[in-house]
Amino acid sequence: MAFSLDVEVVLLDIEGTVCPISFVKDILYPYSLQALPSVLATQWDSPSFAPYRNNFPEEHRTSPGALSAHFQDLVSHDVKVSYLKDLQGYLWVQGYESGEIRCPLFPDVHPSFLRWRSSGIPIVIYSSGSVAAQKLLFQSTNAKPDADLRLLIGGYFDTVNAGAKRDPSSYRKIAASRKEEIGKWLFLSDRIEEVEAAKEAGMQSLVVVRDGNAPLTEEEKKHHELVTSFEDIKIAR
Ligand SMILES: CSCCC(=O)C(=O)COP(=O)(O)O
Ligand SMILES: [Mg+2]
Repeated sequence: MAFSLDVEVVLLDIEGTVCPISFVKDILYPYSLQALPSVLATQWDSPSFAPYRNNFPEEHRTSPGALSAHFQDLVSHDVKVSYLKDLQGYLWVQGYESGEIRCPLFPDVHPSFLRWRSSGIPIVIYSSGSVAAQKLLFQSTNAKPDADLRLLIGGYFDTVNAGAKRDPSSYRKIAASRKEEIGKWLFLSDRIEEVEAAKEAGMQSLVVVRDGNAPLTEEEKKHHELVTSFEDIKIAR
């Protein structure tokens, strides 16, 4: 289905919206699990690692082993707490910098970013992944000729600087960061609860349907507008 929307800012989720969930679950999460042991062994008391360590609850940072066990438990349950997300962002730096990790954007994402930007529409990101991790991801994508999309992005929000993604107040806070009124924001996400929170806050919002996303119930399909490609979103200004 195609949409023609009166929108002035596009706000985007990441996982399941601009890239496959499998990239996060099968590439990023395993990379962080594999990178952690040597960081714990060599950097436990280093000034670069200590802030990430100190973000963990006290009972889970009594030793490298305790932190490692908690980290593995959180990752295996895909818990999106900010202290885990911050540390994952730190662990992914080496993977992106070496070229081992590169984000496979869905094919409609980069062309739509270019189209929206050429119409003067700002693109803002809101993900459970930390802002630092979001910047790494958009710096190293499969886009051609330039894999670094950061120049196309006007802002980054996570659960630290905006709040929980299922809480309407987070969307109000994000909207207040710019001059455009909240009703002119379009939020795109694979998660129904996030779309509902954005709508409750006053944003326009569509559910993004991609291969590999969690299936929607018939009820959810009936109550929400679904989009399978950003190419189907025409922005009328
Ligand atoms: C941008 S960091 C990699 C993705 C990630 O860790 C994550 O939790 C993504 O969650 P989202 O809110 O973008 O669905
Ligand atoms: Mg998502």
